[in-house]
Amino acid sequence: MLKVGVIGCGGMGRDHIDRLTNKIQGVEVVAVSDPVAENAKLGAAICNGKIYENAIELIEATEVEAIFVVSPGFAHKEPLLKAIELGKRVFCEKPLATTADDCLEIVKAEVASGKHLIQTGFMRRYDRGYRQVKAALESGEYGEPLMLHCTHRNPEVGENYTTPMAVHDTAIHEIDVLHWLTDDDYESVQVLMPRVTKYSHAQLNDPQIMLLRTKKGVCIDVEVFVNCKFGYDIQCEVVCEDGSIKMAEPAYPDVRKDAKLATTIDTDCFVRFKDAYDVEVQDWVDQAGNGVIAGPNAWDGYLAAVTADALVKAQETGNIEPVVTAVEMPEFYK
Ligand SMILES: NC(=O)C1=CN([C@@H]2O[C@H](COP(=O)(O)OP(=O)(O)OC[C@H]3O[C@@H](n4cnc5c(N)ncnc54)[C@H](O)[C@@H]3O)[C@@H](O)[C@H]2O)C=CC1
Ligand SMILES: O=C1[C@@H](O)[C@H](O)[C@@H](O)[C@H](O)[C@H]1O
Repeated sequence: MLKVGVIGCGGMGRDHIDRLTNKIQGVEVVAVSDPVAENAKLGAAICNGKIYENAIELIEATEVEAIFVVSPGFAHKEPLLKAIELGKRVFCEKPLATTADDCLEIVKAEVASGKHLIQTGFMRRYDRGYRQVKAALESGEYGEPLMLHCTHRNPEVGENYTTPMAVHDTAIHEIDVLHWLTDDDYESVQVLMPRVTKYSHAQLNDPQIMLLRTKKGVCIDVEVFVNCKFGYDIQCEVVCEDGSIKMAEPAYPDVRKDAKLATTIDTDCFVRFKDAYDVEVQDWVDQAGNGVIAGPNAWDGYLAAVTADALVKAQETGNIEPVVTAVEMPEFYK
């Protein structure tokens, strides 16, 4: 049994504690930590774990063998560096950290430790729909990808959600999954700002259209619309030389009533990606004994952050901005 400590017991933290406690095999949550005592209590109640007031104390606790970091992105770096120092395996929710510089510091610390310790929570790589699209692309039957049309729509966000968060918090998923899907790297990005919805607020330009160009010349458009009102709607179509592959929608029955034909659209990521989170976390646990990170690693977290920083710059300038890493991918990750 892998003994895990969870840092951050908010919405996603409690979702993961429940998953680790009630669904995933070979793991138990023995400790939790959250600066908001009420959240720590709610988290501990799910798993019967010990509450630590401080995240660092939790990481240092001898009974804690591995760590889940589910605090807000700005608070990820410190626990990650401590876990690396102590050689403890980590599952870190996205983003790895909020700036490329911080991510690089984490990458360098992991490389220096000589151990593969960190998985970044880009769960879409484990989603059945994206995996089907990747398998179709890899079959070669459709030729090379040329264009991708994607949407990332949330029903609504709070007043604390700002324009850059459309990148760091939301499009960060597309940034990771689309480069994995196309097996390509980003060259440049641009952001178009359409008319703002009446449901937005002063700190948020919503919707946004993010354009990414890969090194092989694939052009990607991602509509990020976080107050779309009608549901949680994730779409991805890859247009190739010999055909087009559109990701399957989650399957719900078609219902006929009152002269109308309807189906269900999910309303949040916890439902839309439930299976992906389960598969992702089981994989992280299963690989623990092998000392391997089979999913997205710290380098993937860094690459995503570099691209995110370029997109945030593009939001401000309106220009096409280059995506440039400060270092080449270390041998350690090849
Ligand atoms: N993969 C995915 O689809 C999703 C990932 N996330 C990620 O999960 C993480 C947490 O997000 P949510 O649970 O939605 O946020 P939240 O705001 O609901 O919860 C965050 C929790 O962390 C606690 N916290 C704040 N500072 C802390 C610190 N320094 N150390 C420990 N805990 C601290 C807060 O008190 C709160 O209980 C973020 O990194 C977010 O991006 C969130 C939702 C979906
Ligand atoms: O990661 C997530 C949230 O943090 C983010 O706020 C949402 O926009 C994303 O759809 C969700 O997957």
